[in-house]
Amino acid sequence: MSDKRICFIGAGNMSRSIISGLVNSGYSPQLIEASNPSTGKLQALQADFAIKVTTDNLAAAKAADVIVLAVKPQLMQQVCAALQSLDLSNKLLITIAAGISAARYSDSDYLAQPVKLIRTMPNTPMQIGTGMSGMFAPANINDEDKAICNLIMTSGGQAVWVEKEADLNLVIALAGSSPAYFFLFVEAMIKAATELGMEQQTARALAQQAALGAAKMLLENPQLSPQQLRQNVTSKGGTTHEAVETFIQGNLSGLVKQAMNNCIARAEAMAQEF
Ligand SMILES: NC(=O)C1=CN([C@@H]2O[C@H](COP(=O)(O)OP(=O)(O)OC[C@H]3O[C@@H](n4cnc5c(N)ncnc54)[C@H](OP(=O)(O)O)[C@@H]3O)[C@@H](O)[C@H]2O)C=CC1
Ligand SMILES: O=C(O)[C@@H]1CCC=N1
Repeated sequence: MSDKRICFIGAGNMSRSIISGLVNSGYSPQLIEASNPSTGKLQALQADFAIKVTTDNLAAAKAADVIVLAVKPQLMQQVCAALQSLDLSNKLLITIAAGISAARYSDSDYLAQPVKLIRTMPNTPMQIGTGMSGMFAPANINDEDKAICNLIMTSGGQAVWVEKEADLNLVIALAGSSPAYFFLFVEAMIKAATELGMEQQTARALAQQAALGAAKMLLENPQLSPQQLRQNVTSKGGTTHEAVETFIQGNLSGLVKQAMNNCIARAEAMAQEF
């Protein structure tokens, strides 16, 4: 385990997920600090994980070897600008923000100095150890920095390195944002079932267990394609065929492609905005 001091600037949902993974995997809470303007989330983090907390971003960043930037993209510029007085040359920065390029962080309105910064894209299932993250390291990042980033991002699940920064936008569409797609699908199933007369709680229990079962079938049968697994459910002339045909007639795959393209386009637009 590393002895690097890690600070999180922004103590929201994603920081909590990553901190939870780190502490649960044995990282010393004494080496972790979270900084946030309001204190409620800090108190909860301190109570749950015994980490250090502060409302002073500058002090937290100054004391850290690794700084995880975890505020909303809209706030990133002002948060970085307030850290300009620090010498960041010996620190590793990790950003989890969507849609802000790695190069942008060195600009005069951001950190205003060359930095060692790794861009990552986690997802909310990190909270329960089943996260999936993408990571992009620019050319100035060494193996030791990559190793600590990998340790942080795999503490709550899996992580992959991407070769090109543009691929991070595909990671957003496939893994960062996609838990919401699955939740939307389950939402729609529960809504349909309740409209057909089933009690909400029962409908949720049925839909979520089917989702879990389908996810585990994918994981535990790497030799079978998703298409084959689908076909194994679909009896000739049976019920599944009717349901699946309905999705195909409604162009589900075209809709999914459009949704992912729109997700990527938004990430690209954010890169211009921020
Ligand atoms: N949610 C997701 O699924 C994913 C999110 N991301 C990225 O993670 C980042 C954070 O998202 P998420 O955790 O969901 O957002 P949250 O809103 O949950 O967390 C952001 C935190 O930043 C805090 N904050 C606001 N201003 C400052 C400041 N000046 N200094 C320090 N902290 C500040 C907020 O505090 P307060 O509430 O007190 O204002 C809040 O606790 C975003 O950039 C997003 O793109 C990446 C992958 C997945
Ligand atoms: O919606 C967003 O912008 C963030 C990034 C991926 C998931 N949530």
